[in-house]
Amino acid sequence: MRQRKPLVVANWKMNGNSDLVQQMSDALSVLKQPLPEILICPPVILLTDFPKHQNYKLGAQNVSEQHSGAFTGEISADMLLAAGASHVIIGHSERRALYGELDTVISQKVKVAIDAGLTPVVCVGETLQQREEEKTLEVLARQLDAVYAAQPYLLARSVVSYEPVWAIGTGRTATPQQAQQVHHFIRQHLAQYDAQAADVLRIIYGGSVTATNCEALFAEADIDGALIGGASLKVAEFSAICTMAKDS
Ligand SMILES: O=C(CO)COP(=O)(O)O
Repeated sequence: MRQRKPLVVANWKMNGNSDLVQQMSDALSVLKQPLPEILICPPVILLTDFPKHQNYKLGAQNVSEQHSGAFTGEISADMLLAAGASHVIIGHSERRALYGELDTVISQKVKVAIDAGLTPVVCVGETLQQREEEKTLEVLARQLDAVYAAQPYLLARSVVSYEPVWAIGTGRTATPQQAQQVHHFIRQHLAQYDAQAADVLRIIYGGSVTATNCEALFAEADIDGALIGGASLKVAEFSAICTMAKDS
């Protein structure tokens, strides 16, 4: 029996509306236990539309590294908590690539989120070019070290998500073996900071996960769930993925 409870995360990105909130919450609410931990991360404005239900938790897709003040357009960790979020995705490759988020700011965000009482889902992953240049493990080590080297206590309160950039929204998933190899590396690498925390750390996979390919991914020893974009907007498919994760 696996000691880490599987975690399935929906990242709606800049998609969805109150109708989808209703449909998703209706569908998830009737799923029978045992279930994986299910986390829905809609655009923040929809967080308060979700009815509370024991079958799922709510998260945001970003958080400010600041506590409060003159930071136009930003949302603080305390505000997310007040809106019902328990988790927050940090360092998604779209934030890194499109909004210039650097390792230093990502590291601050993780600290601020945890200090406020949110669980961060810390995203790491290599680009296609980095993979082809055989720099995958080096890039991942850098991204992980930026967060955990100076603040190893954060590890015990984090989730890590491996999202190869070349697999996001492309329909090209990492093979279960490719993903497992990287997840194993991540766990081993983080063990230098806190072996016990690394052992129980949930490392989830993201990148073109569907109801068709998720079972093979979940079967791998170090893949503890999934971070899902496109398929998380389809109520029936997302529910099916959640149901499959509970058995992994
Ligand atoms: O970026 C992702 C989740 O955060 C993955 O997106 P897709 O599932 O659409 O590839």
